[in-house]
Amino acid sequence: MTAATTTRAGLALNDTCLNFGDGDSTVHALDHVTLEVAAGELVAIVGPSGAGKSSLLAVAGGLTRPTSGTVTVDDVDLTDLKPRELTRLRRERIGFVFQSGNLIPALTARDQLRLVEKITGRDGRNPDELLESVGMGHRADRRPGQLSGGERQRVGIARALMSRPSLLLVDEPTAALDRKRSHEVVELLARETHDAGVATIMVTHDHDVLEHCDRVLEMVDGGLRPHD
Ligand SMILES: Nc1ncnc2c1ncn2[C@@H]1O[C@H](COP(=O)(O)OP(=O)(O)OP(=O)(O)O)[C@@H](O)[C@H]1O
Repeated sequence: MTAATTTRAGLALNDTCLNFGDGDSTVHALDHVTLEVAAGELVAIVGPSGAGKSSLLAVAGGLTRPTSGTVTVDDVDLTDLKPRELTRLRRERIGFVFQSGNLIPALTARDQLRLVEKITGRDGRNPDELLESVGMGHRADRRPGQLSGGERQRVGIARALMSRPSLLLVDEPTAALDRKRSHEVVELLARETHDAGVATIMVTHDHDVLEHCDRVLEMVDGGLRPHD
């Protein structure tokens, strides 16, 4: 399963449901969600607390199995895979970026990226070139504690792109950033999404940065609809 032998078809959820609980107390975290995100497209998801945004990321990333429906990444249905196959697909094809960057405190920026190379054992991108492309070439030898919030987020994005993923799932990347840095980080995400041909979903409460996205959807009560 390598990028060279598969087409980059992006992400598709088809009539996907995720329920918690039983009977009267059932919560429909995802309620018949159908969504396609093409390779090279940045889609933002907005919506109130509890609407199902984190559930969508968890199901799209193969971290949570949906109750029904399908989830395909590059035309591979995650719901058909055995746990080991799913773990492998996640490692090779899916990148995650979290609020705080989630970096390992003891490692320099360069080593955070090298670690991905070691774990995946496949021919990913060059760590130094990638750090350069996210504007962090001059900070490659610094540890997370010596970086600003925006810089940490850039390293987190670079790390997620190391394995040339087909799908990038981004949770509130600007939550800890000021306005200027928020714009810079989402502009970077948009550029990398387009240049690397990755399908990207970004969950955000920050309406300021939506202008950089190709499409904006709103999640309400587990369902998706276009955002006005
Ligand atoms: N493990 C769980 N068990 C039971 N209910 C859950 C579980 N995880 C989420 N839920 C419920 O599913 C619904 C969707 O939650 P989710 O975390 O996806 O919302 P969200 O839009 O990400 O919210 P926020 O913006 O506050 O992070 C909520 O009603 C939540 O209470």
